[in-house]
Amino acid sequence: MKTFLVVNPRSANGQTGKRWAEIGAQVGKALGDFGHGFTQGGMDAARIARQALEEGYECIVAVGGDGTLNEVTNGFFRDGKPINPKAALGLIPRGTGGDFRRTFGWELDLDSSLARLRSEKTEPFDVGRLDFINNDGQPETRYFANIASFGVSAVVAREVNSGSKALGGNFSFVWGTLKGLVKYTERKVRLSFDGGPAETVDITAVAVANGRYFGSGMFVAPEAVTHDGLFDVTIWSGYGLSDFLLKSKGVYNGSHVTWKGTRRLRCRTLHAEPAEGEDVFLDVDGETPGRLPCTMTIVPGAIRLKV
Ligand SMILES: Nc1ncnc2c1ncn2[C@@H]1O[C@H](COP(=O)(O)OP(=O)(O)OP(=O)(O)O)[C@@H](O)[C@H]1O
Repeated sequence: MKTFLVVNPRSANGQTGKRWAEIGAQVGKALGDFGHGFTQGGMDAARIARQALEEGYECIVAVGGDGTLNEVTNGFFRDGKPINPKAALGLIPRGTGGDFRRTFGWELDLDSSLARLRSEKTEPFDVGRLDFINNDGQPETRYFANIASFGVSAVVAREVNSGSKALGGNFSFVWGTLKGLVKYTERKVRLSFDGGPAETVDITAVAVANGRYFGSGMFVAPEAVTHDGLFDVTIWSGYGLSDFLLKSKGVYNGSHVTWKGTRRLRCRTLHAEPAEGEDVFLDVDGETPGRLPCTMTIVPGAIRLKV
């Protein structure tokens, strides 16, 4: 398989760029010839991945964090269609958050990533399609690999992305969550699943999950599977700062699913809009590109994942 690496030199707090000579040499030893490109800013990874696919590369590897993986996933599509449905997506995880890799139990070490890339093994991978209102107020379509959510999670993501991740993913997310919960007030949204009637729900957050983790290790959708053609939706209602301070363990070990304020369901599409005119922001694989109203649609087995 002709392999191309899309490298975010700023991921892992800039360590990926600083250590590239060493990383690139090890990749070459393991895979032989490969192409690569460095990202320079927002959505550059999507552009580079798209171009590599159109040039005939068959395996595109994101070298970076969940944000880079999200952008590379977007690069697999042009005008709503996969560029090459047989092409494979790989990951060399280099991020601070690292939520995508947790679903698969992948470690951060380069050797195990290279073993995955060397092997022929792939599996079908569902992708989420999100139609939403972007930060410029315009309708936009974006794909997601892991989890899209709205409510307090997006306020937290804004806190984390505007602050420093230098203290480590986990600490910056815990700090961001505390700050986010102080700022956030419960939102009323109208939700409709698989085209059914809309229901009005008070939400702390709604996570629409392909993978299982967000927020640097929060086990929000413990039973999500990335090749079942379904979203696992987790709706959190009525939670506040005191819940996070007193019971956050349950959010990290998955036992929150038994709590009174947690509801779960599966669907193929979800439509969400604010019920009261307030902004409800989106978190899409850790990035914050816009707000509701939105429609999320699963694209079953859209690409193949190197596992
Ligand atoms: N050369 C660059 N300079 C500055 N920012 C960049 C550059 N290339 C990509 N980016 C930005 O980096 C972000 C993605 O970072 P990425 O997810 O790879 O790493 P991370 O933040 O360390 O990890 P995680 O998302 O897992 O916490 C995107 O917002 C993208 O716009």
